[in-house]
Amino acid sequence: MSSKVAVATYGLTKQFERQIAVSDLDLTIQTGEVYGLIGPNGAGKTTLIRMLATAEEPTVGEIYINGERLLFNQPSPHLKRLIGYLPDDFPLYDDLTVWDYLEYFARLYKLRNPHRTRRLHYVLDLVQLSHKRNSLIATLSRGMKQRLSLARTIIHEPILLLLDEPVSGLDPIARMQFREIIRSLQEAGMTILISSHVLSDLAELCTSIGIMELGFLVESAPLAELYDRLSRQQILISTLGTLEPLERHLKEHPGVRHAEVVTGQNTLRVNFDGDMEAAADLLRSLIQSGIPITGFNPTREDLETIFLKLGHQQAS
Ligand SMILES: Nc1ncnc2c1ncn2[C@@H]1O[C@H](COP(=O)(O)OP(=O)(O)OP(=O)(O)O)[C@@H](O)[C@H]1O
Repeated sequence: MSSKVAVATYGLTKQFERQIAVSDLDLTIQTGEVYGLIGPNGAGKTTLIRMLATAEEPTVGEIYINGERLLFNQPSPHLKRLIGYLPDDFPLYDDLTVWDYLEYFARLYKLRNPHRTRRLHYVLDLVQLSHKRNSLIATLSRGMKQRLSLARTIIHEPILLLLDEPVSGLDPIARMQFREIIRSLQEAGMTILISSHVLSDLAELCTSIGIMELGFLVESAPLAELYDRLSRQQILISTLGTLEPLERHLKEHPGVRHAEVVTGQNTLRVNFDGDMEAAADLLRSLIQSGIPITGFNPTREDLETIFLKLGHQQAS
């Protein structure tokens, strides 16, 4: 197996009594990737992540971390140490200070001083909580608590991070701060698996996306490939006055598939087959025909639209 593969599973299956939560799942995550896992409630994301984190034993199947088989019938502390796992419901201890909380976990991982103190300063700086190190956890905002949980998850310098819905319940600013930290961790060389219902968060962060449904991994591909394969080009075209001349002109243009009015605006959303050069040709022809164009904005369909187009249920 290539050493560039951080996570590989073969035929991974988890059955709870009569419920198959994860079904015959083959997953590959390359080292250094931010892999986003999308899927509706009950798709099996948490169960998959828990198996990778060694918190749940598979019914059948194999898991490899960094090329080494994860065995559940024998302790493998060196493999477990490579993994940082942030569950979706990890409790914090409200009556500890931020520093004492992190130090407690650093001691559990047997980090010794002076390295331990240096590591605490480093992770606190990374999650932007240095100024809160003497505060009680009870006094932190939700976003700060989530960043503290992340600090606890990386205190032992793992190389693989498993984050189960880390941004759920956070406001947009807290989500953005969290995303920035994930980016820094990726730049530092970590491989990160992150599950979320917030598709736009994943689109901004991830290098690859996996879609789970009813326990199956129904799609797994680099984000750029998904966009190339499934995202159509759209152009928002605005005009002065009435839309009719614009609509007439577009109907005769070979690259235009469909045009719809953007409610309340003098704008059409146009589905367009063609590259940027073809889009430039369209703009040129519109201007040459004398239509007073005030806006011409080529975009691509976003991750949410792709997800729905694949026929999958909407993530909540
Ligand atoms: N300990 C368990 N015992 C029995 N069934 C379970 C257990 N854990 C999970 N399941 C079932 O397995 C299926 C997958 O659950 P899982 O929590 O992995 O999905 P999920 O994609 O993480 O969902 P959500 O987005 O709601 O967190 C569900 O039908 C769930 O009820």
